[in-house]
Amino acid sequence: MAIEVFAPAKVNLALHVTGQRADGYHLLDSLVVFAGVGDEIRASQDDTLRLHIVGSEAAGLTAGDDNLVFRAARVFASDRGAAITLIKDLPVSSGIGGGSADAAATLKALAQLWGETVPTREAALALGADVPVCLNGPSPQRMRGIGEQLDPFVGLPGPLAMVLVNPRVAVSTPEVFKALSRKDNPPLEEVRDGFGTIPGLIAWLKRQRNDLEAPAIAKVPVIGEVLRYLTREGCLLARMSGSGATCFGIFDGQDAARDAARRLREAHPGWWIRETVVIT
Ligand SMILES: C[C@](O)(CO)[C@H](O)COP(=O)(O)OP(=O)(O)OC[C@H]1O[C@@H](n2ccc(N)nc2=O)[C@H](O)[C@@H]1O
Ligand SMILES: Nc1ncnc2c1ncn2[C@@H]1O[C@H](COP(=O)(O)OP(=O)(O)OP(=O)(O)O)[C@@H](O)[C@H]1O
Repeated sequence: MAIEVFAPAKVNLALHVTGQRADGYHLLDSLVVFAGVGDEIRASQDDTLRLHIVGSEAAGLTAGDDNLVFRAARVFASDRGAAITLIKDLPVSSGIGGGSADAAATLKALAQLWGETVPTREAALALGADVPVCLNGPSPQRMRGIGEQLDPFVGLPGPLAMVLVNPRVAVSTPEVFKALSRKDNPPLEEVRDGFGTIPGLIAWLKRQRNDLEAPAIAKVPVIGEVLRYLTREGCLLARMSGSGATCFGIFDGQDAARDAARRLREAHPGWWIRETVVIT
């Protein structure tokens, strides 16, 4: 029997870079949520470990030894096998944590398949800074440290209708961090009595930032164009996720999101565009 685990897209609703460690990694303060769109991992018993990649974005990566699915499988230090299928819908190197989501989903799927405990947060962090938050998901989380310090972010109002747009330019995460001029930005503003309503959340989000947005736009100017398109479509908030290039727009309801996504697809048939609802 195959184990199926959804690997939802990670979205940084706000991402503040608050410092830098001696080893070069950056300290973050981020509100992370997960979307209703993503990849999927299917795992079943087999003699050897095998990976097959299908789906709309399968052409973006190979099933080589360095695939995060294999790297996650090796965390178990097991000689058991599994036939794994990765259904890839998230563009590679796009700021919505596709590889991290796949790694976390593989850890969960193989733990279930092999009857083992899910590996620790430390083991997940060794696979990538975004893997612990994906392993803890899909509920909203405040992520600090370099990605290992996680707290539940309760009281996020919903349903939050969102459009995700990637202009099909891969962005290198280390290069964007390197281009960031100021590394000691203020943390997220503390939330005192919850947000109450979606307008309350939007007002708070507008006072927060993605500190990686400006350096990413400087390297990949089309990100600015994506944000302008989303804004022109009347979203409540448009912002880049992670190190880009994917941007999100939060819309006033699912109908508005669907209409905006349709018009964006007409204007830019080559872009990756998904309408979704945030998992709360
Ligand atoms: C920017 C975010 O997407 C926000 O959620 C993540 O922090 C990135 O997480 P990720 O892609 O899993 O990152 P990793 O694969 O661990 O690291 C890629 C590279 O990004 C940089 N990096 C990443 C995370 C972090 N907190 N500080 C960093 O400086 C480092 O140069 C690192 O070599
Ligand atoms: N299963 C996988 N899916 C996506 N990328 C993978 C996978 N395995 C390895 N990689 C490699 O990981 C790197 C980052 O890919 P990913 O799609 O996770 O980036 P991202 O969306 O920018 O992530 P983040 O938002 O966490 O920075 C790429 O160089 C890619 O080749």
